[in-house]
Amino acid sequence: MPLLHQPAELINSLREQNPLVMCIQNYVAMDFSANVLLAAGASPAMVNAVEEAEGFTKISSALSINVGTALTPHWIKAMELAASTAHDCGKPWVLDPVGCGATAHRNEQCAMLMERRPTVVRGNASEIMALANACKVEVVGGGSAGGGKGVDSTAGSEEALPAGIALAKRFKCVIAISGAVDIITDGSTKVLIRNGQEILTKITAAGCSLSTLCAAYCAVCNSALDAVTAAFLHFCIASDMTAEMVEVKGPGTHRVHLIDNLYNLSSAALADRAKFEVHEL
Ligand SMILES: Nc1ncnc2c1ncn2[C@@H]1O[C@H](COP(=O)(O)OP(=O)(O)OP(=O)(O)O)[C@@H](O)[C@H]1O
Ligand SMILES: Cc1ncsc1CCO
Ligand SMILES: [Mg+2]
Repeated sequence: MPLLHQPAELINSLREQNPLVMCIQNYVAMDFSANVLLAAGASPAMVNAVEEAEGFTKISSALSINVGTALTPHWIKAMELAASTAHDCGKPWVLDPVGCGATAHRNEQCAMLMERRPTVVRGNASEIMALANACKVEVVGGGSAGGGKGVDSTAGSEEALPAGIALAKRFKCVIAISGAVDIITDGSTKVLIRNGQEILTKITAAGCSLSTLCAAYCAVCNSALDAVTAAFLHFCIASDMTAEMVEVKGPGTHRVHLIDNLYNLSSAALADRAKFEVHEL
């Protein structure tokens, strides 16, 4: 089954529509993810006041929520209110369950946010397995707690696929699991992405910014599976192009030139370099 919306068309839609993406982002990722969104073709706004959560969500085209740093009462209220507003207004929203599995508090808050029905969840393999556990979702052929080392994964994306499928079915959402091969599933289809560089795991907030890019693409495409596929390809192909540059010697220079390549990637180059497969489950 091919995708309904081609990633090469969606990158043009993103740049033409330049959607406003509201981000409740962790402190580490705020600057980088705002730059990723701007370079890719969206308009970011980093907002965290509970007093603005409802109003700002209403003027945005999509919302991205990341639980990475400040899981304190004020931030939690802002996340809950923004997520509920997005859901009630029919706007797409993305959850990044950073570090799910690390503490009981984090698990509880991630499970609470899942009840606000995200359109997409993007996490690493350990986070997705831990999220299934936190939500008490029955995982067919799985059952591992996920492991994880703080905010980093200790598992591969394939290991987390049963948890991803169970979450997608239970919450009727798209689950994106990043790793050496990225897996995106809505519970009945899986998309495998073979672009992207391992050095991204040495750049903090690479995954966090990818989650905000998923929100941006959801604003311009009503199929979340297709939107997230385009977001991953845009980000991972920009990383592939970055790795080929002679001036790039490690995570520091990769981080800087990644922004340039997100900006410069053409629709034709995206189509040419895309390595993805669509499988029915
Ligand atoms: N082993 C790997 N080989 C190649 N690319 C990888 C590998 N692991 C992750 N990636 C890529 O790195 C990017 C970030 O994914 P990662 O799994 O590191 O997210 P994360 O752990 O949530 O990151 P962070 O919490 O730092 O924001 C994705 O584009 C993914 O494709
Ligand atoms: C390092 C770190 N700590 C909390 S959030 C974050 C960014 C990567 O997830
Ligand atoms: Mg992460």
